[in-house]
Amino acid sequence: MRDDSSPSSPATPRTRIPAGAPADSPYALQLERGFPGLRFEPLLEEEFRQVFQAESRPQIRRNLWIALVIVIGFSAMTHLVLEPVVNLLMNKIRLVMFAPILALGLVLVRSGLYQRYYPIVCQVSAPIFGAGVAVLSVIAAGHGVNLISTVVIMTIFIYFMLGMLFYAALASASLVTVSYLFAAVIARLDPAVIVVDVGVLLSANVIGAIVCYTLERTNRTNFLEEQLLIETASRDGLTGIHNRRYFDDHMDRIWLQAIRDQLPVALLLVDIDHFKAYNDFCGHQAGDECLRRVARSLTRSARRPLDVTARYGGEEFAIVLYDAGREHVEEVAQRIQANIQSLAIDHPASPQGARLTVSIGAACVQPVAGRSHFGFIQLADEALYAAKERGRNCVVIMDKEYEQLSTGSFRKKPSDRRSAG
Ligand SMILES: Nc1nc2c(ncn2[C@@H]2O[C@H](COP(=O)(O)OP(=O)(O)OP(=O)(O)O)[C@@H](O)[C@H]2O)c(=O)[nH]1
Repeated sequence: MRDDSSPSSPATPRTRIPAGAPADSPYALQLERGFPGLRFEPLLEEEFRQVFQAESRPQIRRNLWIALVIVIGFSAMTHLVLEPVVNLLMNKIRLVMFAPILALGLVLVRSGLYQRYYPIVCQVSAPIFGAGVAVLSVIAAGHGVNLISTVVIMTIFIYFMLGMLFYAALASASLVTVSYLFAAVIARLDPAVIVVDVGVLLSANVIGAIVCYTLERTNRTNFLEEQLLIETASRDGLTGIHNRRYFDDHMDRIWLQAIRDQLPVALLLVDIDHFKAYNDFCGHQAGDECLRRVARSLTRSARRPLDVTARYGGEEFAIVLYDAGREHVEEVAQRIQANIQSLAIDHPASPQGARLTVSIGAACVQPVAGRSHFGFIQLADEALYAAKERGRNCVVIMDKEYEQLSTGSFRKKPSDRRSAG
């Protein structure tokens, strides 16, 4: 946990890290380190981009419709002010360049491919669309109509309306300015007009880039702070491992995932033996330290990517293992006991020996649709109760009993219990 007593923290509140936030949280570390280049460390960057993109989706969809209305509006306007032959040429460009890009954007933003492909498609198509706008503006300028405002609108659109991150927007909008310059020189527009127009576009780029950078910084800070708050709320204040709330949410998710993937899940409930006696003899502070050490040891015992260790309540811990058969559960349970033993915590008040021990009850099942995880948790609890009944410092694993288990008939059938320890 974060040490708020550090002398520099109250005087220099550079970041808004909540009290009690886990010090090892990647969000807290990134907030402390800062991100002047608008880039997080790789895993966080990936997460931020996904969240940002998902959150921008409704606005992007709305903005693409707005783009369509603007394109139609300007077509109507040029239809009124330009000769038909010039307008026909412009309409061809609109049809070939704008219509497919807008249609692609609108389809993509609605489809399941959005999350994966939108940034790439946008990065490629935004400058092409912008170049089209620049070419139209140059054609119109050749016929005495100044449409540089459309290129400015396009520049602003790229910075703020397409859900692009700063560097992508900067590159795309700069390409639009370069396209305009290129088209204007080829079309031999009046140099004075070119200079003024490019000046206008560069100003739009500077303003757009500054505001876009500031917005992205704010977005990134908000993201880190929100994730940190969520993480803080899901950690146990004493031990720093996941808390009961996180365990409940995780169990909901993993149960459904296991049904979909048709894979077994296991739950190990680990309870410290005679902890009341330990507390009474050694004091509550020593009890707290003991809980911390046991929690650290448990997280070291189950380290596969989807393994979750949580404080289930008091001196009881829960470990959820995904895709774990009985053999793996036995292996993890033995590792837990060996690791606890190697902690060598003195327990002078234990009726069983001089060292602290744990009892483990485990359930190992293949989740099926139509059955909730409550029975699964009950089975692990039954197994833990059986381990305590067997004299503690042992492991009881239940799996087949799941078939006969009826939720609510807790501890009614001790004869059904099978020991593995
Ligand atoms: N120090 C400390 N003690 C806690 C905490 N939470 C629960 N406890 C203590 O854990 C003890 C649990 O006692 P019991 O439920 O009787 O279990 P036990 O003594 O371990 O007995 P068995 O589980 O049957 O072996 C109680 O004395 C609680 O006060 C905590 O956060 N800190």
